[in-house]
Amino acid sequence: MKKTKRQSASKKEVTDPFHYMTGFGNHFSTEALPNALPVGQNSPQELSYGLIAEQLSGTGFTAKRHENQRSWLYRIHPSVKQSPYEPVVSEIWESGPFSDTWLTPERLRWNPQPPTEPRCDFISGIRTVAGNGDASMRQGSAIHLYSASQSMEKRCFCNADGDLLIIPQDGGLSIDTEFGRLQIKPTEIAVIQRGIKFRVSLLGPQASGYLLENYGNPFRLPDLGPIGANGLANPRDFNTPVAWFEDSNEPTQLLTKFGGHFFTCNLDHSPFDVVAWHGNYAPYKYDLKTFNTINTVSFDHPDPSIFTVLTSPLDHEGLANVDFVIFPPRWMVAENTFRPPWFHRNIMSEYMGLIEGVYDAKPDGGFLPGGGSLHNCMSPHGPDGTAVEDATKTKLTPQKQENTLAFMFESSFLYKPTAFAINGGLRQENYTDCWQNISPTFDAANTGK
Ligand SMILES: O=C(O)Cc1cc(O)ccc1O
Ligand SMILES: [Fe+2]
Repeated sequence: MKKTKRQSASKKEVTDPFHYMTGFGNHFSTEALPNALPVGQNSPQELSYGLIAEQLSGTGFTAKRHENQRSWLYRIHPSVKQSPYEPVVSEIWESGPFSDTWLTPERLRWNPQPPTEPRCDFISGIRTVAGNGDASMRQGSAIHLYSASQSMEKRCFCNADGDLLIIPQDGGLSIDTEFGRLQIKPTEIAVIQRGIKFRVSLLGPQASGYLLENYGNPFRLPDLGPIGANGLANPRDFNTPVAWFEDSNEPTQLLTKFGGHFFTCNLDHSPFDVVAWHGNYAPYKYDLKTFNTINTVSFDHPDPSIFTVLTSPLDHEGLANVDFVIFPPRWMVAENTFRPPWFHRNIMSEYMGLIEGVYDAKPDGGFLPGGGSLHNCMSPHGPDGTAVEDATKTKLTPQKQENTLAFMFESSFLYKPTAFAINGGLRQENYTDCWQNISPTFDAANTGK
């Protein structure tokens, strides 16, 4: 049988030791011991193996049926068994409301992070770049970078403020959660929802990448409109871990972020003691290589909404709290077209990152894997001088845009950069020079074709 690209993408999964259930937003049922799940009800008087039932609600009880998200966890120890919360002072990971101090319409770009400082784990190595909204009001999002050289040991984390979208750029992560274990490598992403306890181990000596913290409505797949029933990120390519548990009395520290503040408490057992669970509120992973990219086969460059992987919608239809959009490898076949992203000014604010390769709007070498850029509401941006030069002259044969994987967080709200973003040493002060060599080609005597 002829081997297709799609087959080799799924073959890659064989290197991932964990087991997953496929589908987006499914009502899953999974048990690590036979018959651990109660049958026909959620909370019988007695559960098999002496387990304890606990509900985790990701939406309000009365949310519309198609939006309602909750899971039932059957665990060894109830989550209530923890010491009192103690506040922790941490200036590192910032949350909304963000200060106006550094707010600017200026176009900003950053170099990749230098190699990780020693002794940083996934949580202690998080640095906030920008954000909007308010964690305590469940609106907006925060953009962070992570960089770790150590696995989380004897401690785990729980974020009451939002869902975490993890985008590895360098190195793989193994993530243990209350719902099971998942592994992600660059080109894959994971979503760990609000309230889910997790700990991250590194698959190599170090790992770094991007983190989008979504305070708002949960991520969902975008509507497909006239595209039809298939395309973009297909539900069956999402993977949710099967139940897995540790029965351990090893003391564990639980760090919680709540309303932008950090609190710690102690457990006399492993928090990963869920023997079985069922429901539709559960972490998942997705390989961006399985994205079914749709592009023009005639002319003009489509709006980037065609590349939306996940959206956190606002309650007003058509507007996003934040969208997660990718620019994957794809065929460029448009005729009589300036093929790279066009010059534009957008009401939405755009943060971009690069997972691998070169981004077609920025071939001049300034936008690097692991780097980032911010083009806030209405700030003019677009292809750099090199892209303009190449794209206006190139012969328009069909070309495969390879060696590229950029992404964008696009929000209805202004992104406020942090002091770290502005003064932390990564910002490229000469970023806007990339457009200054674009000379006018206007000629009043040139009437075109
Ligand atoms: O590079 C950007 O600014 C992102 C972007 C890409 C694209 O293909 C069209 C519009 C757009 O904002
Ligand atoms: Fe843009």
